[in-house]
Order: sequence, then C-alpha cells, then structure tokens
Amino acid sequence: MKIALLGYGRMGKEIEQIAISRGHEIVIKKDVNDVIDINLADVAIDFSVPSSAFNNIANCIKNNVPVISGTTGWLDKYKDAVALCEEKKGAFIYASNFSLGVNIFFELNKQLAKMMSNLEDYNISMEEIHHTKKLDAPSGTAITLAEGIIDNSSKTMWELDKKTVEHSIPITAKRIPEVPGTHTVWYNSEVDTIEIKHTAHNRKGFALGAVVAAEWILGKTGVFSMKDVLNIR
Ligand SMILES: NC(=O)C1=CN([C@@H]2O[C@H](COP(=O)(O)OP(=O)(O)OC[C@H]3O[C@@H](n4cnc5c(N)ncnc54)[C@H](OP(=O)(O)O)[C@@H]3O)[C@@H](O)[C@H]2O)C=CC1
Ligand SMILES: O=C(O)C1=N[C@H](C(=O)O)C[C@H](O)C1
Repeated sequence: MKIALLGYGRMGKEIEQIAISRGHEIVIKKDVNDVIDINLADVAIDFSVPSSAFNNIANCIKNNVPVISGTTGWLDKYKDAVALCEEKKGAFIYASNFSLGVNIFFELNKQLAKMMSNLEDYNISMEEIHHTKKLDAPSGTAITLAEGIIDNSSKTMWELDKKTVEHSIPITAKRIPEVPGTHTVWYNSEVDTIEIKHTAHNRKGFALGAVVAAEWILGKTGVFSMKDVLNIR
C-alpha cells in the first residue's frame, strides 16, 4: 500500500518503521506547512496535532482517500468528519488508542463499570500519565474510558483534576518525561480498592494498530472503529 503520513513526529516515525516492515511504501510525510497531493496515496494515517486533524481528515475524504486518525484533542469536530464521510461515501476510522491491549482494556473497563454500577460504597476515579510534550489533557484514551463508564453506570460526566459534581468521574492528568501512556481506573471504598491499569511500554502497539487499521480499511466505505478492525465482541 502507498501510505501518506499526515504528521511525521514521534508517531509518524514509529508508523513508518512498522509500515515498511510490513511491505508498505511511505509516499507522503506531511508536517505543519507542507503542501501535498493526497491522491498519491492509497490510504492516509493522521497523527498530527489537534488544530490540524480535522482539515487533514476532510482533505482525504474529499479526495476519496481512506483515512485513519489517531490524533486526540479535536473531537468537537468528530461529528462533522462523520457527516462528511457519509456524504462523500468515504472511509474513516478514528481511535483514541490503536493498541490491541488498550482496546481490550476498554472492554474490561465497560464490564467492570456494569458490575460496579449498583455498589454505592465505591468511589470511582481515574488517572492518565503521559510525556511532557503532550498537547491535550485529559488524554483521548482517558476520555474513551470515561465514556465507557458513563454508558454503563449512573455517572454522567468527567472532570479534569477536580470533582465538583456528585455523579462525575474525576480524571487526574500527570505529565512525566518519556512516559508513553499509562491509564488507571480505581474503585475505592473504605475497606478495599479495585484497580485496572494499562501501561504502554513504548509506542509500537499504537503504531502497529494504526497500520493494521489502514490495511483493513482499504476497499471499504463507511465510518468504523477499532472494535470493527479487531473484531472485538
Ligand atoms: N490514537 C493513538 O493510538 C495515539 C494517539 N496519539 C496522538 O497522536 C498525535 C501525535 O502524537 P505525536 O506523534 O506524539 O506528536 P508529535 O508532536 O511528535 O507529532 C505531531 C506532528 O504533527 C505535525 N503537524 C503539525 N501540523 C500539521 C499539519 N497541519 N499536518 C500534518 N502534520 C502536522 C508536527 O509538525 P511540526 O513539528 O512541524 O509542527 C509534528 O511533526 C497526538 O494527538 C497524540 O495524542 C499518540 C499516540 C497514540
Ligand atoms: O499523546 C500521546 O502520546 C498519546 N496519546 C493518546 C491519548 O491521548 O490517549 C494515546 C496514547 O495514550 C499516547
């Protein structure tokens, strides 16, 4: 496959290595002001910055190039991307986290939320830890985890670094040099704590998941998720 990398930073470089090792060719590496012809690519993978993700995705969809996006912090425009994709009969996947491990963790989190939903003695809280270069907080992964809990419990919203609403989930965001991504969900009572935690040791899992998603989407039309790609039930 001919792949366009929209964003050639930490993730773009990691994806390049894995894509080449799986027999693909990188035909575009776009950073901030680069002008590109997206039609040179069979598929595009966007790991850029929150302010540019929507434009990158829209450009792909308008040119009928399937697009995978892992950029976080732009989801106020997600519905617009979905509507554009449906209108143009394009192909698009966004995931806050492309790693297999985190996608299993997402399902575990939903199951646990269901099991805990009637147990009022437990207080829920979450923490995400990332490297100091990260632009957004809380992480996209933490938001997906919080949404998984909200859909399966009486919680109604999340709050960053505070808890002012009774039915909210407080999320603490910590920034520590070089941490690729650690997410923890706690249920704390007076007598015990239940904890589920995912620790990424490096960025390879994210990059492999994005390349697998790009291979999977080729020839398809629609808006998909990593659940579709990984066939998680
Ligand atoms: N979903 C997932 O599994 C994962 C998601 N992420 C997310 O991916 C994104 C990128 O992360 P990371 O690689 O660590 O970040 P980096 O800052 O290392 O890379 C971002 C790159 O995007 C470039 N860029 C800026 N503007 C544009 C533009 N208009 N078009 C294309 N590229 C542009 C930057 O270029 P320049 O330096 O010239 O500005 C930079 O090279 C973040 O939002 C992060 O949260 C990260 C890991 C996993
Ligand atoms: O910025 C990062 O590095 C990461 N971002 C994603 C997120 O916001 O959840 C995924 C991963 O945790 C790494």
